[in-house]
Amino acid sequence: MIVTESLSKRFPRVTALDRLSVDIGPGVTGLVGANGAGKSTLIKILLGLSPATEGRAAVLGLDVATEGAAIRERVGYMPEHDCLPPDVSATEFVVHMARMSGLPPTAARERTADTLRHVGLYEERYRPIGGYSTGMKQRVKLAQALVHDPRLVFLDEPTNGLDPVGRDEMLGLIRRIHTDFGISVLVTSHLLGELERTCDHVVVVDGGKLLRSSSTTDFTQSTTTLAVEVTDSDTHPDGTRALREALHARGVDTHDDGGGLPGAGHILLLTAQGEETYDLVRDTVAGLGLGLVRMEQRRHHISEVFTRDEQRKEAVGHGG
Ligand SMILES: Nc1ncnc2c1ncn2[C@@H]1O[C@H](COP(=O)(O)OP(=O)(O)OP(=O)(O)O)[C@@H](O)[C@H]1O
Repeated sequence: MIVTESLSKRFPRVTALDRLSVDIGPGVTGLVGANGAGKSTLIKILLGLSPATEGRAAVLGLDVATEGAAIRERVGYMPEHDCLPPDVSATEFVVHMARMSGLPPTAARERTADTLRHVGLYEERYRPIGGYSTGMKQRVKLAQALVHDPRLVFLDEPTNGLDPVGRDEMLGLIRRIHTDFGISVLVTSHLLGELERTCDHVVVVDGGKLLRSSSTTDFTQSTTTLAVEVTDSDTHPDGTRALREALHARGVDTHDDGGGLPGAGHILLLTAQGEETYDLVRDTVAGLGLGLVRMEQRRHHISEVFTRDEQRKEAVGHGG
């Protein structure tokens, strides 16, 4: 679906993409990277909207440098930022976008009704977009990307600004774009955790470079972080500390969750090596006489993956 070869994009002060080579097949693919990693830049190059400084890329077999218009006919695009006119209704806007894509008037109206229903906008679709919630606006942006029945869609941070329920609904919709309509999806996010659940394949970029490209199953297996929370007890007034020391004595390193979430200081994070780690933690907690509040696989923030990859690279470097 998408192939890039040593693709680079340099701005005067920053290299947004640095010799990126990646091959993305059909299905739902997540493009993950911290803010500024180069995700939006890659999408713009793939749509033929911005020229690469070096290297080559093809989308659906079409060259991004010379066949941008043909690519945009076949690919839908949901941009990251708010780009909707406030004074028109979702129906008017999406019909307009369908007409812009070359659909005749009747087909444009029919496709608009179908697509808005598919993304979950019903009677609201006749009201001006200016009064919509963020979630409804994201749905309109998604609908305009799908209305011309593309083979592939690029969704740039579609869950931005949504609350947890809105995120889950959006992720469900994205999955169904592929399962119900056979449309392939490239979706960006700075949160690996949410893409793990939605994508078949994940591509991680950092500083414009490819950090990893692998199937989601490979990815999650190699990045299993456990979050453990325990109670205090009379014997151990600081239960977390007691557990940290006991685990350390058994050769398991932990670190505190610095995520800034309420109560985050009381959560210990550690890397699970398999079932044995779960057993070891459970037995250690029981041995200390503490209560186990939770032990769960943690959603990963992308920075953890970067850290782990850097550590692995260093380890490989030292070994060789
Ligand atoms: N037109 C531009 N001129 C100069 N620098 C740019 C331009 N567009 C992007 N950049 C820079 O290139 C880098 C990559 O930006 P890009 O928008 O692709 O990142 P991103 O991964 O999509 O992050 P975000 O989600 O925050 O948009 C950033 O350092 C950004 O400041």
